[in-house]
Amino acid sequence: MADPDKATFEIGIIGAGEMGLLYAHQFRAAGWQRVNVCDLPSRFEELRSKLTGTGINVLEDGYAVSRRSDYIIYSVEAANLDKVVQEYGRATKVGAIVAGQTSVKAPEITAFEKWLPQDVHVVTVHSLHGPNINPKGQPLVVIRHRCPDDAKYQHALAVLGTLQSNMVYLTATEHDRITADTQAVTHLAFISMGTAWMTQKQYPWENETYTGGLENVKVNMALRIYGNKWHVYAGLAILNPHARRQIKQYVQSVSELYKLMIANEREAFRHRIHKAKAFVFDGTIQARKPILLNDQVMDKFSLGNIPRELRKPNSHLSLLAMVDCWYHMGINPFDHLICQTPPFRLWLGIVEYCFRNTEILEESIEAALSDKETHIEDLSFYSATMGWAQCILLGTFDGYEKRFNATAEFFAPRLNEAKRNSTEMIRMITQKTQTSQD
Ligand SMILES: NC(=O)C1=CN([C@@H]2O[C@H](COP(=O)(O)OP(=O)(O)OC[C@H]3O[C@@H](n4cnc5c(N)ncnc54)[C@H](OP(=O)(O)O)[C@@H]3O)[C@@H](O)[C@H]2O)C=CC1
Ligand SMILES: O=C(O)C(=O)Cc1ccc(O)cc1
Repeated sequence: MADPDKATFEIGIIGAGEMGLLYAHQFRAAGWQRVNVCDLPSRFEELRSKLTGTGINVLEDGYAVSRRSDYIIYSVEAANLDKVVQEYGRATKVGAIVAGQTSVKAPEITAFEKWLPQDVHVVTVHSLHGPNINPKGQPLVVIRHRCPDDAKYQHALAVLGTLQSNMVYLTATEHDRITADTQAVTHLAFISMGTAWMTQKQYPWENETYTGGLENVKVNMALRIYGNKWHVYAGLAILNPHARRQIKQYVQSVSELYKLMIANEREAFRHRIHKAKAFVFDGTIQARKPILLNDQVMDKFSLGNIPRELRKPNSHLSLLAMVDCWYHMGINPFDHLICQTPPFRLWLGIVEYCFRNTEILEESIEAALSDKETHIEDLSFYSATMGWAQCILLGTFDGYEKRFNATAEFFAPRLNEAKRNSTEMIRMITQKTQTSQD
């Protein structure tokens, strides 16, 4: 089957935000001559001058892009997608292929089914990385939702292939089920840590408890998320129908473990942790290659300068609850590495690090049961998790934005540094661990 002609096949991108522009530049660099983009009509002139000389064709609006493009990718906020497809979908060129870049596929597929003409194909996508990362070698989910024509499907793959990502072929439901874990719950844990520090008016790099390699990963990744756009995280958590069950289980795990901690139910607590550990790690660790985070690498990325010797033990309630949650949901997180994002890889990496190392796990169980200061710290994490889960489960975008921005503001002076730190940490850790995993 012949690939489409790069001189005449037109690629369209509706939404020239960070991801839309990443794709537009990548496609142009790969030799596609006609890459049409638009943002809101009010941004036309600004976008045109910004993209002067890039070879990217800036059009007035989504009608103009839809009418002439052969593969159209909607790259707008998840909460806006339905409205945007309702507006421009009917202008889609006969026989074109349509995709969305949103991080959650159930509402996207519903919008496409509702608003696109029947003669239009749907081969949708999700790049599992942010806009500042080279797509080469990163996972790219491809969903052949409605594309009976093999030639059309090959056209879509030929375009996507130029991103040089690792294509992962899934259904929309499989995508949402896996990303409920790799994204929605992973982010819930990190944003709750951030909010817990914010409500205590405490910068973690000034506190002995958050000292040392494992803690550097928590701090940098939490701040990395707060340095990004709130709508990305709100959309994928609130709109993913599969996320609700797992979010409920995660907060239940946090809550039940916390109650056992403060009631000093030593045997019940220990038994629960070890049962979950046996399920997630001891049964599967041989079959699944471990991530094996490296102490030296993690230690490099501190935002503070408290010496390691002053480190205080931490219960790592967030990590203990994650394993408890996976156990109760019957999830093997290593299976989900096919849809890994950088935060998920590092999250699974620190959970594994804590659970595979008997000394660290014992230290955290002991801190959880016996240390009053740890109970005070964990009360903040517990409350933050409850608050975030309630906001997500109620589906309040407005509340999400306010909560997110309040914490982001508290960390504002260090967000850029944390972004640089976490990007470098991801680069080094991926380099060191990729060969053992993939
Ligand atoms: N950022 C990330 O790391 C990733 C994001 N995604 C997903 O990709 C999508 C885009 O994210 P991202 O690029 O980061 O977000 P941005 O906010 O940077 O981009 C979205 C763009 O869409 C524009 N837009 C909104 N409505 C319309 C419309 N009617 N016509 C044309 N353009 C419109 C927005 O304009 P305005 O700002 O003026 O409203 C904005 O420029 C989201 O669904 C996100 O979940 C997926 C993978 C990674
Ligand atoms: O690099 C990071 O921190 C990310 O996780 C970026 C990201 C955000 C949203 C997605 O749907 C996919 C990737």
